[in-house]
Amino acid sequence: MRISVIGCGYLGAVHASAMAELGHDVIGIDVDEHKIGELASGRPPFFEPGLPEILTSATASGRLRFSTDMADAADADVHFVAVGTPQSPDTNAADLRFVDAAFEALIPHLAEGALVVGKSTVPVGTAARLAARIADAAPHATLAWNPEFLREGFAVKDTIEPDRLVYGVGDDHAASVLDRVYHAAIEAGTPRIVTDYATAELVKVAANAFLATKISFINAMAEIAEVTGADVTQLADAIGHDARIGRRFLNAGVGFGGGCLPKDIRAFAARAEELGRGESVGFLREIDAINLRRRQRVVDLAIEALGGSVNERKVAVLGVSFKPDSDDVRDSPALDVAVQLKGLGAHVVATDPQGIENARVRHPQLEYVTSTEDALREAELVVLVTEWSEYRSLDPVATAQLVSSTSIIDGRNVLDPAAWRAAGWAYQGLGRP
Ligand SMILES: NC(=O)C1=CN([C@@H]2O[C@H](COP(=O)(O)OP(=O)(O)OC[C@H]3O[C@@H](n4cnc5c(N)ncnc54)[C@H](O)[C@@H]3O)[C@@H](O)[C@H]2O)C=CC1
Ligand SMILES: O=C(O)[C@H]1O[C@H](OP(=O)(O)OP(=O)(O)OC[C@H]2O[C@@H](n3ccc(=O)[nH]c3=O)[C@H](O)[C@@H]2O)[C@H](O)[C@@H](O)[C@@H]1O
Repeated sequence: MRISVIGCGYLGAVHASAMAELGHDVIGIDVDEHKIGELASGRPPFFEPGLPEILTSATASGRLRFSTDMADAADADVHFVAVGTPQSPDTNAADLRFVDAAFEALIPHLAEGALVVGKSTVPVGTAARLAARIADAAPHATLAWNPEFLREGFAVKDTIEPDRLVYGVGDDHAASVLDRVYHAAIEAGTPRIVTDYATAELVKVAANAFLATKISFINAMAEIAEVTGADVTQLADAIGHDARIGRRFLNAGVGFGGGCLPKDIRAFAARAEELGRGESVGFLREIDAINLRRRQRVVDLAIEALGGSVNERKVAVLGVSFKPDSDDVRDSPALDVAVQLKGLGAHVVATDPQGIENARVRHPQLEYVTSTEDALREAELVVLVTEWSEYRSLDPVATAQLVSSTSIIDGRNVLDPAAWRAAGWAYQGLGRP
């Protein structure tokens, strides 16, 4: 099929490349000329495992092209809209200006029978509003909403082998077109839920709200564990054996961040307020508050570990991206901790295998080094805040040779406390003795 993907960021660039990998003829459109230039040359503008390979093969085959000109999307049968929906600074609601601009730019180019498919995460009610706009301005086209559930770091696999497909549609035809787009996944038996617009929009924010709730739940248990001497990692293992609960997303630590969970729960709460049902998801504010308290807890532990003040003390911060295998620093707990420590006068040296460039743009005041060894050298405190595999596998004995004081805060509970203590370290996890 001929497909356009409008918005080529973390979601859209992967979606466009994966659709081409599946054999479709794809054009990616973005307003960012630099990004389009990079993508057209086969270079991903961000780090995502597996993306370089499929981007290179698809651009070389001619099945994947990129443009900043919406007119180049005019002959597509299906247009995916994957532009950003960031948090509005004042209200916490989703800022829909990019979605609206993309639709307005696309509408004049819609061919007879074209299907427009919303992928961006939007407040419930948006699709119905945009469907009405299309019915008015381009009645020969139709709208579907097909939320995306990919995780950064696994985005290629999640797109090619999704665990479910959700179609919010106004008619059966839209569903059959989407079945053709996703024929490989459908043939592989991927569950598919065909529903109305409002349910599809809500599925997306409900899924992220549930995941955020699961993380904040275990972090709340970590807070209780901290004052009782209990071990939250063992607690998670024990309750996780109950199949109704499950062990995944029960890793206590510095909490969730990124371009989605934090903004999506805030936008959901804001939308519920607009709908007069703020109390129904009022707990999401508590989920957010628990999450942000974890960042503060790491900062407080750092102050404690350094005897009451971090001022002018060298702190090695391991990790700036919001999770491993990603260079994304949007609302990163790791970067937030680094910035707070710097604000308190610490000499922060931050490192990350992929996130430094993005972090430097946002927080040029921090000192960044590319080598873990350089970050650790002469550090008076080590703070592990993003669990990249190279930090998880640090050898406590060798690491002790580099630092000036053997004190570590394991903000992701990924190190073996016994091994680190045996090597002479003052080890502090989050909610584990
Ligand atoms: N990043 C992720 O893992 C996932 C993101 N989502 C949702 O997907 C949407 C996009 O997220 P990201 O890709 O992370 O954001 P992003 O900020 O990385 O990418 C958005 C892209 O849209 C482009 N854009 C803005 N206005 C445009 C316009 N009028 N025409 C064409 N392009 C335009 C921007 O230049 C940018 O490249 C958001 O709603 C997000 O919540 C959903 C699932 C996963
Ligand atoms: O809407 C989105 O954009 C996406 O948001 C999340 O994906 P992502 O943000 O890429 O990453 P996650 O793996 O969900 O991790 C989010 C944050 O939670 C943290 N986390 C995760 C799991 C856990 O047990 N504990 C924990 O603190 C991670 O460190 C990270 O900061 C969802 O998992 C995706 O399904 C969804 O499509």
